Amino acid sequence: EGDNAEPATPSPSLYERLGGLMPISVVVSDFLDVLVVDDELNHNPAIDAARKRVPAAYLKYRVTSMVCQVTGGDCEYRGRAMRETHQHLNITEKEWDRMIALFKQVLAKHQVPEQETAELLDIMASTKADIVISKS
Ligand code: HEM
Repeated sequence: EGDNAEPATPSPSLYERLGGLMPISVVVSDFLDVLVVDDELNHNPAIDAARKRVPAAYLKYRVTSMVCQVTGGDCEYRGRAMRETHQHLNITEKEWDRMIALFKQVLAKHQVPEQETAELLDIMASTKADIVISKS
């Protein structure tokens, strides 16, 4: 064993550092509550039509199970892929930026620390290429 050996115990998962499923589900719920009524996003007719058709409670369940899974929690995301579920929405870069701004506000409101906020934003960013399709 040299100086570069892996530590015997892995650092707590992001899931654990966020406090587990209870706070994660509350943050996701608050985020979806501000997202689905946002005038700037609903100005896009495809987004507006989809949010009228798809219940917020369903999206909260899907997004919570996804965040739980990718942060290391004991959940399995069983929803559809991000490209498949977002390509018809014609989401622009500007709409993406708006969504990120709202997400940051919700994380700040819940006092999610800087490190955990950065990790959640990295996870979000990893989905961007599948979600932002429109060039205008
Ligand atoms: C501007 C950004 C986004 C907008 C406006 C948006 C909006 C929507 C809408 C309207 C739906 C329902 C689509 C339909 O069934 O017709 C949906 C589904 C979904 N979105 Fe997003 N979304 C955005 C970004 C994201 C991101 C970044 C994630 C996760 C990292 C995400 C996770 C999901 C999931 C898990 C579903 C459900 C998939 C399924 O039904 O199986 N979304 N989104």
